[in-house]
Amino acid sequence: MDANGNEIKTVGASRFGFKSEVAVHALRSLYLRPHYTVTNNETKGAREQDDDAYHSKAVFYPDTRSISYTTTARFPPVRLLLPSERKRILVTGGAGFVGSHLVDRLMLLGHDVTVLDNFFTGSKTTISHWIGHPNFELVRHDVVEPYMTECDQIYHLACPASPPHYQYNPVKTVKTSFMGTLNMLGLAKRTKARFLISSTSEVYGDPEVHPQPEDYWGHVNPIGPRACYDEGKRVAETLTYAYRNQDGVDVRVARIFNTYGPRMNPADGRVVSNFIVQALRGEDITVYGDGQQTRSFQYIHDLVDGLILLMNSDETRPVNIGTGEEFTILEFAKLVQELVEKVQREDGIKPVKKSEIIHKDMPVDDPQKRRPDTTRAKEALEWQPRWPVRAGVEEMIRYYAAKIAEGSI
Ligand SMILES: O=C(O)[C@H]1O[C@H](OP(=O)(O)OP(=O)(O)OC[C@H]2O[C@@H](n3ccc(=O)[nH]c3=O)[C@H](O)[C@@H]2O)[C@H](O)[C@@H](O)[C@@H]1O
Repeated sequence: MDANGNEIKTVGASRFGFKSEVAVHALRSLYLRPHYTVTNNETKGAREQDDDAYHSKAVFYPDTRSISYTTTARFPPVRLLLPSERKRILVTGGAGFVGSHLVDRLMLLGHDVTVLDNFFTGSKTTISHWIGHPNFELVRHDVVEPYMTECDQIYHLACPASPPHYQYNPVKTVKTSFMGTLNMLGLAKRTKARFLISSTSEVYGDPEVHPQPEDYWGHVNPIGPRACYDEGKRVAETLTYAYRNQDGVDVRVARIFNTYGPRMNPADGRVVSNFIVQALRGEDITVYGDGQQTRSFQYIHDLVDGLILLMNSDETRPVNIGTGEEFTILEFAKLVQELVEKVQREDGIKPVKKSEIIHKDMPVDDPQKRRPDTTRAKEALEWQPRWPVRAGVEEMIRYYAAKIAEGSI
C-alpha cells in the first residue's frame, strides 16, 4: 500500500523515451519465494503455479541436509523489444543487493544485460533465475582490472557498501572506488556508452546541513575508518566529472541514501537487516549508542525507479535518491519489533521470544543525522518515493521469515 492506502501494483515510469513499468507481482515472484521447497501443487493458485515454472527447482533433502539444484523450466517472461529499442546494458556489481533488483527490472523490460561481479559481497543466487537466458550474461570479474565490451549504458554499482564490509579491507575499498571507476569510465569513453555511478549520501559525511541538498560539500574525516568509502566515492565523483569535462563522457551521478529490501545479506551488518533478523530470531536488538542518530530509509523499488529515470534523463548533475521519512535508530528498532510481531501474528509464525533492545558502542565517525533534500529528483526526474517504510519493512520481514523457515539463513 502507498501512503494513500492504494495498492502499489506497478513500479517504474514511462519518461524520457524509456518505458520502465513492470508489475510488482512479477518482481515479487523473483524474490518472495522459498528458494527450495517441495510443494503441493493442488493447494496453489494459478498465478503461483505459473510463477513457479520460472524458477530453478532446488529440492532439499532434510535427512541428509543436501540440496539438488536443477535449471529453470522456463524463464520469467520478458518484454519483446525491437532490436532498435533493445539496449546493451552493463551492470557492475549486478549480483549485489541493489544490482540484482536493477537487473531484474532491466531483464523484465527486455534489454540485453551483462553483469560483472567479483562476488565479494554479491552472490550468484540473487540472479540465478536469469543464468542461461539469451539476453543475459554473467561475468566473474573484478572492476579494478580493465574490461572491454560493447554497450550502450553502464550502471557502475560495484563496491562493498555496508560499513563492516567496506572497512574489512579499506585499501581494496579505495582501490575499487578509484580504479574500478577509472576502468569503467575508460570503457564508457571508448564505447560512447552513457555512464551512471552509484555514489552515496556518505559523501556528505557527518553533515552540518540538514536535510542535505546536492550542493552541500560535506563534512568528511579524510583519515577516519569510514574514509575508504566516503573519500573513495568522492574521488569517484571527481573522476566522473573529469571524464565528462575532459573527454565528453555522458555521465549521471546518483547519491543513494540508506536503502533496504529483500536480498540484503542477513550478515550484511547494516541496521535494517540486523534488526529484522535479530527480532525474528528472538535475539537482542543492537542499537549503537543512545539510538538518537537518524536515518531515512528507502525501499529498493523506489531506488531502482530513480536510477532508471536518472540514467535516461538529461540530468548530469548529482541527484540525491532517498526518502524524507526520518527515524531515530531507537524509534526504528521499536518499529521493527512491532512489525515483526504483526507479521508473525498474520502469518501464523510462532515467535521464538520477544527481543530486548540493548545498546552497544557507537561506531567511530557514525553520522548523527541524515535525510536527503530530494527537490532535484522531483524537479528533474519527476521522481518521488512511493513505498512507506512500514510497507517495505513488512515485505522484507516476510522475505527473511521465509529464509529462516527453509533453514537457509
Ligand atoms: O546508505 C547510505 O546512505 C550509506 O550509509 C550506510 O551507512 P550507515 O547509514 O551507517 O548504515 P547502517 O550501517 O545501516 O547504520 C545506520 C545506523 O544504524 C546504526 N546501527 C547499525 C547496525 C546495528 O546493528 N545497530 C545500529 O544501531 C548505526 O550506528 C547507524 O547509526 C552505508 O555505509 C552505505 O550503504 C551507504 O552508502
